[in-house]
Amino acid sequence: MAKKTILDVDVRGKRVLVRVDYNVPVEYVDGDPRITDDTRIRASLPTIQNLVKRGARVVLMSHLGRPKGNANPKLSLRPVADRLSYLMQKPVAFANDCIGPAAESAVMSLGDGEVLLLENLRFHPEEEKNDPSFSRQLARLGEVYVNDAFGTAHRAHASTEGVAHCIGERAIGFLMEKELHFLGEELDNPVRPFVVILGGAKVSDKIRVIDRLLSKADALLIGGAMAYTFYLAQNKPVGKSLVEPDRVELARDALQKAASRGIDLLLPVDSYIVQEIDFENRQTSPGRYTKPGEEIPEGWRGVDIGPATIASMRKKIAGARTIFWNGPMGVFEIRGCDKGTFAVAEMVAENRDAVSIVGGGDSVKALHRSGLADRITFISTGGGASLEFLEGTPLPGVSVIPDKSEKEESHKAASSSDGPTEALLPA
Ligand SMILES: Nc1ncnc2c1ncn2[C@@H]1O[C@H](COP(=O)(O)OP(=O)(O)O)[C@@H](O)[C@H]1O
Ligand SMILES: O=C(OP(=O)(O)O)[C@H](O)COP(=O)(O)O
Repeated sequence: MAKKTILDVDVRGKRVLVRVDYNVPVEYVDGDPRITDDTRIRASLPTIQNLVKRGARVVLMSHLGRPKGNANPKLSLRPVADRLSYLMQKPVAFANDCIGPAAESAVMSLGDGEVLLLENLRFHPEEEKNDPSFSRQLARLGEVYVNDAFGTAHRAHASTEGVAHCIGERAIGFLMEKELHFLGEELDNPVRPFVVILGGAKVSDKIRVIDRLLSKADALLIGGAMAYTFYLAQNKPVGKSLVEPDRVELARDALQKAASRGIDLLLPVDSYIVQEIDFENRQTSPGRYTKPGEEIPEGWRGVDIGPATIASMRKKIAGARTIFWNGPMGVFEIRGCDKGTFAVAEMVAENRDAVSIVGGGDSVKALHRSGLADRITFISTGGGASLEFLEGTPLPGVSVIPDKSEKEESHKAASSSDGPTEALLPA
């Protein structure tokens, strides 16, 4: 059932409290903050611009990093307010706290169509504890609650879950709507052939996703370290490759399911292998070569898929009409071990007839590095959230938003034993 969106709510002149995910990488160089990837800020623009155009007073809130309940100046959201202001070409006010007098007076000075960003929610330990009294303090800042933070929707925190119980009018934003559409509807009822490409480091993180996708996909292409746990499940030698011996049974299960359902499950037919890899200094030993066949020799480790594997994946990817890709095909951070990942990025981008969806922090990073991101139909802004959603786990930040058909709940907090939320007076 579709969730209520901001278009279903009258926002003119109202204080609209929007949870966004501005958990972006910030580096400090000579004391100056630099946002090295502003994808998540850009992704929030359609919602904010729509609210601004419709005369809402937009109050944005987010976390940044994991400050563990303490105020940490290096994790301040102030640089994000500056970047947002630059992207929107309009002033964005900033409040030094997300609750209390600083936040409340900043909110009260907002005019229609103006935007304010609150300081990092996680400077307060109550945020991650989903503390009801903290939620009520946040709720004082808005008459409408909007959740557009897909990347954090798998967390039941005060700003993603608790606060929603204290505000009558609730909706999702455009980013959340898009994420749910592509990762939900498009993958639930894919145009066929539906090809899933999975890689990355751990089977354990993704086994439930594999399981779910096995009931939908026509072909499953597996690369990355994950492939070698599947090798183990077939009793193939893996050398020193990264494997999870305690997940071999799960991999064996997945292989059996694929076979019984007639799903093509492709494992690497050759690998790029090295003797040693130094992750810290991003280099490999001089001993390295492409090893044909489905086995890794003793003392060597598979770090990328080889050219024959790329060729067999090419055929599948070119014929697909829906593609989902999660997880790099190799250690793409190190030159020489990145060919498989970039080849897959290119193949997915080249297929303009397919709906292509990419999720997962590292795969998205690789895609941006390849310069092909704008040729992908949809790139998810969620890592953990996209995996949980694909597993079929309900996301707390989505569950709290009513369906389009549901009547607005009356102020739940008014009947709460903790007492009502005292709303701020309109300006
Ligand atoms: N063969 C391999 N051996 C070791 N690490 C690998 C291998 N293939 C991929 N990786 C690593 O997997 C990591 C990404 O995995 P993961 O977190 O599952 O991806 P995503 O963030 O896209 O979901 C990368 O750091 C990459 O270096
Ligand atoms: O970046 C995030 O998650 P992700 O790295 O899994 O995409 C979200 O902002 C959630 O952050 P958290 O994992 O600290 O709760």
